Amino acid sequence: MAETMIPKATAKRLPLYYRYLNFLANSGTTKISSTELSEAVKVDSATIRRDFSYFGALGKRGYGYDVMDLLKFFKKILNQDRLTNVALVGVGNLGHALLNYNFRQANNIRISAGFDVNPDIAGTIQSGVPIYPMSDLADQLRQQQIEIVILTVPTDAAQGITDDLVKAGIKGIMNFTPLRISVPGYVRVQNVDLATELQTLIYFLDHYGPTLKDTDEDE
Ligand SMILES: NC(=O)c1ccc[n+]([C@@H]2O[C@H](COP(=O)([O-])OP(=O)(O)OC[C@H]3O[C@@H](n4cnc5c(N)ncnc54)[C@H](O)[C@@H]3O)[C@@H](O)[C@H]2O)c1
Repeated sequence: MAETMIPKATAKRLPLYYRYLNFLANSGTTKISSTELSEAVKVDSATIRRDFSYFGALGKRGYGYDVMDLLKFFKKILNQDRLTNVALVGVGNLGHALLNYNFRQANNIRISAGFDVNPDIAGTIQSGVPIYPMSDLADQLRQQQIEIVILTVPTDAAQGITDDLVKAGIKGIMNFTPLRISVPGYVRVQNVDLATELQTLIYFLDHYGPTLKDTDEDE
């Protein structure tokens, strides 16, 4: 079946819904209205209804949403019904912090391998994750069937490593470096930049004050 193309802003909210639905299911809640969901996740109910509408009718008017149905649905959509192994390249300050965090809240994603050029780090285990030398990159990615890499290397090394990752068959890169890396069209890049996020926050506070919600709604 063809996948529905959903807006990026909707895609970004899916993990938020999923996390809250998990919480509800664990606390024994079986039903929730869009208003209650809206208050809990701080997304207005019209946006929630529109987000959900991309996936067909998931709730009945006047009845609300069945928590287990929604949870099952989002689990599948977000691939949370299987474990996703990701790799991390560049085990420095930021890399260590990410290894240490290792997505504990999202129990179906885990960094299962790290890579670094530094011989003092390669061959060690950091926060329970084995760190390999760069010469093992392609082999390990293939053996562990890893398709997603987190890139936390210095800027000048970013493009060269990206090219190696593409050759090794990687499909997605979460790029923490400030460089806008070039990849072929079949590889997806998600850039993460805390400075930009902070600047955006400051901009919205300066221009609209603290109460505006859903600023990325129509991205
Ligand atoms: N996106 C953000 O918000 C954000 C925040 C902080 C840092 N950063 C960026 O993240 C990157 C890492 O920052 P950091 O503070 O952890 O740096 P760092 O110097 O502490 O760590 C970099 C690591 O990469 C390794 N490395 C260097 N060249 C390599 C190569 N060719 N192959 C493999 N590994 C290599 C080094 O040995 C080191 O362990 C930088 O590009 C930095 O600008 C981004």
